Formats: sequence, structure tokens, C-alpha cells
Amino acid sequence: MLTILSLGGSIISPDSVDTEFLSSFEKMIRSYLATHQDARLIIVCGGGAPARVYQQAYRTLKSEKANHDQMDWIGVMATRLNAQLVAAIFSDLSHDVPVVTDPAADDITFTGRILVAAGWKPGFSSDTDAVYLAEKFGADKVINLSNIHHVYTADPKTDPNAVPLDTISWEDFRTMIGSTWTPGRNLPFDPIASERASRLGLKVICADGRDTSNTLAILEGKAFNGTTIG
Ligand SMILES: Nc1ncnc2c1ncn2[C@@H]1O[C@H](COP(=O)(O)OP(=O)(O)OP(=O)(O)O)[C@@H](O)[C@H]1O
Ligand SMILES: O=c1ccn([C@@H]2O[C@H](COP(=O)(O)O)[C@@H](O)[C@H]2O)c(=O)[nH]1
Repeated sequence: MLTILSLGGSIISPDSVDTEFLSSFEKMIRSYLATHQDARLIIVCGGGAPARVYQQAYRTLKSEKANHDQMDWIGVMATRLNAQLVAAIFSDLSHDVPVVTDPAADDITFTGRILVAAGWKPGFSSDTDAVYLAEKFGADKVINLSNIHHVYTADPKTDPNAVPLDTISWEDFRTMIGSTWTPGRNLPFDPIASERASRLGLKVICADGRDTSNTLAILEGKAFNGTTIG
């Protein structure tokens, strides 16, 4: 059984690399794979603090001349840095296969139990790369691990009246987040990924990845704390 995990940069590197989280994530993943011999995982890494810090530096230096594509490429490189760290942690389980940087490529080698992927090209976030990989490998869902335990009716960081949701349709989710991509935007799942996932009939489970026992429950098909989109 193959599962796609979209591992948010906000939990890999909220300000600097969260080694305590990565250690507990590694233990949980190793234990899951040891007890489920048929299980395989694709882990798609986000950019987190390095993406935001370097994108902000570019914006400060260029102000209104800042270009979206350049901003996205900076973010892509941050996702690749985080992914290289995650790939190094799991190198024995991935058979040292290089980090995937083109999820649409026809020659992706996946011989181990884990494949690690990173950002591809401008125009979307690593959520979209996760959707491409789900499509390529025939997965029916993406587990999207971030720093929020639910999708809310609005951004809970800016709207005190936002209410957490257990489920939401693609139609309602896409109405809420809009359809425009902005580099570095903080969203539970990006608009381009959402359009593609909705078209494919994929389900996306959004949960707080820092709660590794909750992630294990999702992987094992048990009751969990989070939001199912679609
Ligand atoms: N309707 C919403 N429900 C929940 N969170 C929302 C909503 N709208 C915006 N957000 C924001 O989205 C954030 C999660 O997205 P963010 O991009 O920070 O996470 P990530 O994908 O883990 O990190 P990265 O983008 O660095 O990989 C939340 O912390 C929250 O502030
Ligand atoms: O395929 C991709 C992936 C990422 N980006 C850019 O990087 C940042 C950080 O990625 P997250 O997945 O949001 O952590 C993102 O905001 C984009 O600017 C990209 O262009 N293409």
C-alpha cells in the first residue's frame, strides 16, 4: 500500500530545523514501516522558514520589481534543502534514490520503502507536486501535514471566529481559498493543487503533523484528528 505524505515546511523548519519533531517523525515512520511490511511512502517536503526568509530578502531588495517566478525558484530551492535532509535521515529505506524534483517525469525510480520529493517549478507549492505524485503512482489520497490540526472556515490566525471543520467538499474549499497562486502563501492546500486534486477525485487529509501519534492513526486507517477535503 502506497501513501503520499505532504510534509509541510512549517513543521520541518518553523524558524530553524525542528530536530525534535524530525526525530519523533522518523521513529514513528520506521515503526509504521516495520509493522506494515507492504507499506511504502512518498514524502513531499515543503520549504518552511528558509523559503519565507529568502523570499522576503528578495522582496526587500527588489521591492515592486520583485518577480513571482524568481520568488518561487527561491522557495523551490528551500524545499530541496529540506528534502535533502529528510532523504538523508531515511537513506537506508530509500535505497539512496535521489530526491525527486520533477513529479511528472517518466523515469522516477522507486525501489525502496520511501521516496522523498521536493519542489519542481514556479506556479504552485509542494502540495501540487504531491498531487502529481499521487496521480502518477495511483494513490487515492494525500496526507497533508502542517502546523494546524484542522482546516477552518477562515484563517484562524487572523479570524477569531473561524471554526474547525471535520470535512469540507472541494467546491467549498476552493471557494474559500480562491484560485490564484501567490508565492509563499500560507494555506492548508494550495489552489493549483486543489484544482487538480478535485479533478482527479483525490481526498486530502489535513492534520497537525507535529502530533506523530495522530499521523500514525491516519496511516493505519484509524480515527484521527483533522479535516478531510473531498
Ligand atoms: N481556512 C484555513 N484553515 C486553516 N489554516 C489556514 C486557513 N487559511 C489559511 N490558513 C493558514 O495556513 C497555514 C498553514 O499553511 P503553511 O503554508 O504555513 O503550512 P505548510 O504547508 O506546513 O508550510 P510550508 O508552506 O512552509 O510548506 C496555517 O498556519 C494557517 O495560518
Ligand atoms: O513545485 C514547487 C514547490 C514550491 N514552490 C515555491 O516554494 C515555496 C515553498 O513551498 P511550500 O510547498 O509552500 O512549502 C512556495 O511558496 C513556492 O513559492 C514552487 O514554486 N514550486
